[in-house]
Amino acid sequence: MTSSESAAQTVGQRAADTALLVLEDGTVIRGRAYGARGVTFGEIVFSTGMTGYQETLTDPSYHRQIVVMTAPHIGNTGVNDEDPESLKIWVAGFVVRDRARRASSWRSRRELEDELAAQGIVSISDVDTRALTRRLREEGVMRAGIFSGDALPSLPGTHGEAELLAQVQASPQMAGADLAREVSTPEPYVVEPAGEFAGREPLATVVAVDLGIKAMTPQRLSERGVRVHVVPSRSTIDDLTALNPDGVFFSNGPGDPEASVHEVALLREVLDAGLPYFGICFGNQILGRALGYGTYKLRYGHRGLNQPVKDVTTGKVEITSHNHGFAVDAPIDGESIAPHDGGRYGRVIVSHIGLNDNVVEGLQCLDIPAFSVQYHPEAAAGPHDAAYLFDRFVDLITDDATANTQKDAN
Ligand SMILES: NC(=O)CC[C@H](N)C(=O)O
Repeated sequence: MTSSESAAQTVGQRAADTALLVLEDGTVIRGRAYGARGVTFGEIVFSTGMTGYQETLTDPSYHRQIVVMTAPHIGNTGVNDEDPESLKIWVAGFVVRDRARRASSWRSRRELEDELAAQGIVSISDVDTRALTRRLREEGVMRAGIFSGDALPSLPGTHGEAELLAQVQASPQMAGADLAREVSTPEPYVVEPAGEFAGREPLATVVAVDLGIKAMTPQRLSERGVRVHVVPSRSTIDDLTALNPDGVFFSNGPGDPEASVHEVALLREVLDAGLPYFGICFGNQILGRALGYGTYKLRYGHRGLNQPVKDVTTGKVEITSHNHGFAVDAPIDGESIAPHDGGRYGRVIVSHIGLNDNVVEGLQCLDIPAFSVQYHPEAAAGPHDAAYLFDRFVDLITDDATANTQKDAN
């Protein structure tokens, strides 16, 4: 090979390796193709978690979102078989600063880049993720597209970019998206008591409605002696009561809670049946809506592992794991009467408040056995400060429900 041939090849390889990240506001960022080549669209959001990229990638709540990691070096510990939160990667695309050149961990089975490619996740590296995050923080999250390989524009320069921007601007919005059904399990399954409770009679039975459930959630209940029936999001109240549950749980999940008409109606039937209820994240927003409060879209949301939250019932501050772009609109000072149907569900307090921005992070009903949090006590990834919430739920479904609601309220 002559030196000019090898130079041409290097240039060709470099060109073939280009990826473009195009934001809805017209920003175009050039980086290197990472993972699969092609095109993807989604709402671009940032996560500040310094660890846990595998849990992030496999969290079904990220369905239709392109995730930017603010941690600058991604892939260092490769991909293992223990940390996934579901059976596949759900993010629509992945944006990183530096990709690890080689994974190093005793648990690693594969390189992250190979995994992204194998699962068809179009991604981009060598992006100034600090500048990008600042832009999203100021302007708010927006639609974006990642383009590489054959999806790069046929025309050079700004003409080509305009073509890509038009595609981004034609892609679906997150506001109004009803997505739980796209990620929910098609069939019910059971998670039996585990750990010290393995093989024993369950202390209680919970039906968990899967709106995009993370694997760690039923596990946190099963390790407390609970049998968990995980059921599809489209289940009816009869499907739930047929399992004779002591309590009902609604999981985290993707999309806009305002579009979750079926889930809100189902939860009202659960509350009307007097079944104790616990919800996480999407499950908090569904409770908020079932009680008659509104939900709204945050400018850039909360995604990361070190968000301070105050439990107003104990005064304690917890450091918690978050992933939400919407929030419940309920009064944060003192009790209010749940607005739905003339106050039929009684009094409610906002039990948890985000200390960065006073966003509602938890709801506690005072007259019915129902509570929920907007953040992630299952902590995968993240700190375990909020694990007590699973104990509260198990107490609620194993003791006298009314006594417990009163106890939590005091
Ligand atoms: N993790 C979740 O359950 C997210 C809930 C909802 N999709 C939001 O973005 O706010």
